[in-house]
Amino acid sequence: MGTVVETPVKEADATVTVKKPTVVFVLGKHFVLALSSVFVVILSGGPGSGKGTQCANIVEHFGYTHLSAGDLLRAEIKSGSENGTMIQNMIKEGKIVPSEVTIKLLQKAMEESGNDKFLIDGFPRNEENRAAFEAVTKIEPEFVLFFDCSEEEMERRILNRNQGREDDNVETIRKRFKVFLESSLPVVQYYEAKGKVRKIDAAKPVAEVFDAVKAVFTPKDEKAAA
Ligand SMILES: Nc1ncnc2c1ncn2[C@@H]1O[C@H](COP(=O)(O)OP(=O)(O)O)[C@@H](O)[C@H]1O
Ligand SMILES: Nc1ccn([C@@H]2O[C@H](COP(=O)(O)OP(=O)(O)O)[C@@H](O)[C@H]2O)c(=O)n1
Repeated sequence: MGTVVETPVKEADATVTVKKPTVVFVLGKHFVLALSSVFVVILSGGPGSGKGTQCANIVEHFGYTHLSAGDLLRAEIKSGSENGTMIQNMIKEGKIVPSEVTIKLLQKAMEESGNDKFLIDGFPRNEENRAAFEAVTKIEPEFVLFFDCSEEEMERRILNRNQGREDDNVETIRKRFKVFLESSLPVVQYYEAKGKVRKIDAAKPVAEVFDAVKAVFTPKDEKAAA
């Protein structure tokens, strides 16, 4: 479903036209254009490692749109969608929802945002998520921010989170840790092999974690000038 758009490009004094391939894919009844040209950063890390907390800081400082796969799935349950019960059962068990469902929600949110810079938080969660997302959207993340934190600290944080989440109980937390180790870490290793992982010590206080995050997002020339 590829198409070609003609994009005028100013080169020296002459205006030339280049043919630029643009990916078009169908999402429900909508046509989604050129998602392959967006700038995507992935946030990975265990449950409770502080991804959502730091996303709020990054959005405020760097103008990204935050897309939390978990939040999108929870909103889908609330909306009364036909997939709602299936999603709810998977989340209660700490299991990973089929990629097709999550990718549609991410695509829709990207399209509706009007932005071209995205923080994708909590996705891809397994190899199926990663491969399906890349196949459908043709998006390669610029880099992956990996939040490194001990299970002990993550469990403590989740049990204090108080957001009324059905999966924030000891039994489900343990299942989520297991899924993280077995399914999500291999995705981080995949990106590591491509030199795309930026590891952050997420066990530190929020402000210190954000200092480390900022250093990753700040261009090298700005760091040198500071
Ligand atoms: N660096 C930190 N130190 C202590 N508590 C934190 C830190 N970062 C986040 N938290 C708290 O821990 C809980 C989990 O953080 P959250 O951002 O929801 O994690 P995640 O999105 O990775 O599941 C929240 O209650 C949050 O306020
Ligand atoms: N890509 C994703 C992300 C989340 N989820 C589901 O949503 C749950 C909560 O994810 P989340 O990212 O909001 O939770 P935390 O890891 O931030 O605590 C996961 O345990 C999965 O059941 C999923 O199925 N697929």
